[in-house]
Parts: sequence; structure tokens; C-alpha cells
Amino acid sequence: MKVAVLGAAGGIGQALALLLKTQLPAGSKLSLYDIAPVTPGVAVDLSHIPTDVEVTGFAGEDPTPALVDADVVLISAGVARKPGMDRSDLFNINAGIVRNLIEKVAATCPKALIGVITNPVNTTVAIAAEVLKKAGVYDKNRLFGVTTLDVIRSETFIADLKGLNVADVNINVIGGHSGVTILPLLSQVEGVSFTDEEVAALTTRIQNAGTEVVEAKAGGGSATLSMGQAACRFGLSLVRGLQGEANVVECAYVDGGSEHAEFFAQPVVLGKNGVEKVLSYGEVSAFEANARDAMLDTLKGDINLGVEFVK
Ligand SMILES: NC(=O)c1ccc[n+]([C@@H]2O[C@H](COP(=O)([O-])OP(=O)(O)OC[C@H]3O[C@@H](n4cnc5c(N)ncnc54)[C@H](O)[C@@H]3O)[C@@H](O)[C@H]2O)c1
Ligand SMILES: O=C(O)C[C@H](O)C(=O)O
Repeated sequence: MKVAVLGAAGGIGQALALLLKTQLPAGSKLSLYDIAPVTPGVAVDLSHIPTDVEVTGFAGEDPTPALVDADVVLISAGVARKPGMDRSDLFNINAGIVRNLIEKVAATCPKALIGVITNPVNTTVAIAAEVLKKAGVYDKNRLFGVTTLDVIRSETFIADLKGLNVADVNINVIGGHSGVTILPLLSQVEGVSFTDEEVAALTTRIQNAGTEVVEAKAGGGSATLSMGQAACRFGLSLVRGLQGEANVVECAYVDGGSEHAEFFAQPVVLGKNGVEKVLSYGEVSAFEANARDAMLDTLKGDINLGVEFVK
């Protein structure tokens, strides 16, 4: 199994690479790419950790050498937010970065499962899809926007609020990955109930959690360590699915035939070809149904921006 990380010298990339080096199955290959010249050094550094995962690093303008024979490609290349910015403010720089990287993925490892982390995810995933379509290699089951950070934040905040063991908390987070498009389905969390006030406050906190980190880092970037953990969880789930493990379920932003929008985050079963099955996200409360319907114009606008960018 070969996993490639694009943007591997960055805050997320290095954390993710470390976690993958220690957690990928024995015999895996980990391939790191970034425009930053330090990247081969990051690979050398990681290679001294005694696990049976072979690490190689590539820098420069062309990601191709890192992508040869990749089964999974995780993309965190691009710029991050500073205080006062919205994720959509990253579009001007990151749209072109994602387009160019996906062109190389399409040419080099068109069958790879692709996880897009680079923001604005609601839009960059649509860009990736259009580029893959242009190249004639689009498979909707192999392209994912990584929204796992919203899930792990929800798990953490719920456990904190209710005094639960976080390992016992499971939740679906649907929609997209930005502001009101992030919708945690708190009504479905087993073994716990929330007042209306708690639902409103917790939903807002989960939606604004990225900004919480951006402000706390005071100009030094956005979430990297928690995102590294989230991307590792998601990447390992992709690998487990590829290896034939049954019942591997994650929420992800996919082209899954949703009635709500062309791309929509929802639970999916992962398998040997990526999305094996799109699951229903189940019953929702009146609060959640309203929030879901109210987000759709924003989400569709974000998606359309990506489609238009490639056209
Ligand atoms: N999906 C999510 O939940 C989520 C969470 C956190 C951050 N993000 C996003 O992930 C991205 C990366 O964040 P970060 O904190 O790691 O930023 P960072 O600045 O620390 O790292 C980004 C890396 O990308 C590299 N890069 C830039 N252009 C490149 C290119 N053309 N090819 C290859 N590498 C390139 C840079 O050299 C840098 O090493 C941002 O867009 C951020 O908004 C997404
Ligand atoms: O908030 C950001 O800009 C980064 C990321 O999307 C997050 O949710 O932390």
C-alpha cells in the first residue's frame, strides 16, 4: 500500500506524515511531496523511526515522482487562514494549487483514492472533480473532501460537555466544511440528551472551531495537529477499506448522489474501490432539518465556484 502526502512539509503534512509513519500497516510505503526544499529531509528524519514503513521525500515543482503507484493521495498543499479571514479567502491561491496537483494525479495515479484537505474544501473538491473529468478519469467513488476534523472536534466537545468517555462518542457531521455548512447531528448521539440551548451553543462552537484555533494561533496559521490526527484517521480508514476490511465507515464530503447538493458530507462505507456504499445520515431533529436546508445555497455556491474555475 502506498500513501502519498502532497504538502508534506507543512504544519498538517508533517504531523500527518509522522502519524502515518507510525500507524500504517507494515510493508506500506509513504511518499512525501512539497514545493519546499526541506521535504527530502523530512523524509530522512522520519525514516529513522523504527517502523516497517518506507518513507521517501520529493521537493520541487513536479509531484510526479511521489505519485507513481500511489494507492491513496492526501492533499494538504496550500495556504492557511490568518485571523479575520474566511476559508473562502484562500480560494485565489489554493484553487490553482489543487488544480495543478490533481492534473498530475490524473496523469500518474488515476486510480488512487484522493483525500482533499486544502481549503476551501467545499470548493477545492469540486475543482478536483472537474479536473479529473477533463482528464477522463473521474470516479466519484475515489474522491473525498476530508471533513474528519469536524467529527473529532464534535466527539471531543460532546464528551467534555457531558462527562463521557470520548471513545464512546460517535456522531455524523453532514454538509460541508465551512461555517454553517458544518452540521453535527447532535440529536443522534446515543446515551445523551441536550437542551435546546446546548444544541445551539454546541453547534455554533463546532462550526467555529477552526476560527477558534486560527485566533488562538494569532497569525501563526490554523489547525495542524488536530488536523494531522483527523487526516491520519481518515487515511487509515481508506487503507483499511482498500485492504478489504468490512464495515469501515467515515463521514466525508463526496459526490454521493445526495438530494441536497452535488457534493455533501455524509457517512459512507469504504471499500476496495473507495466509496462502497453511501449511507443514509438518518433521522434529524427539526433544528437540524432547518440548519441543513438553510446551508444549501451557501454550499451550492461554493461548489459552483469550483466548477466555474475549471471551466
Ligand atoms: N480540511 C480541513 O479540515 C482542514 C483543516 C486544517 C487546515 N486545512 C487546510 O489545509 C491547508 C494546509 O494547511 P497547513 O496548516 O498545513 O499549511 P502550511 O502553510 O503549514 O503548509 C502548507 C504546505 O503546502 C506547501 N505548498 C504550497 N504550495 C504547494 C504546491 N503547489 N505543491 C506542493 N506543496 C505546496 C507549502 O510549501 C507548505 O509546506 C490549508 O489550506 C488549510 O486551510 C484544512
Ligand atoms: O479553519 C481553518 O481555516 C482550517 C480548518 O478548516 C479547520 O477547520 O480548522
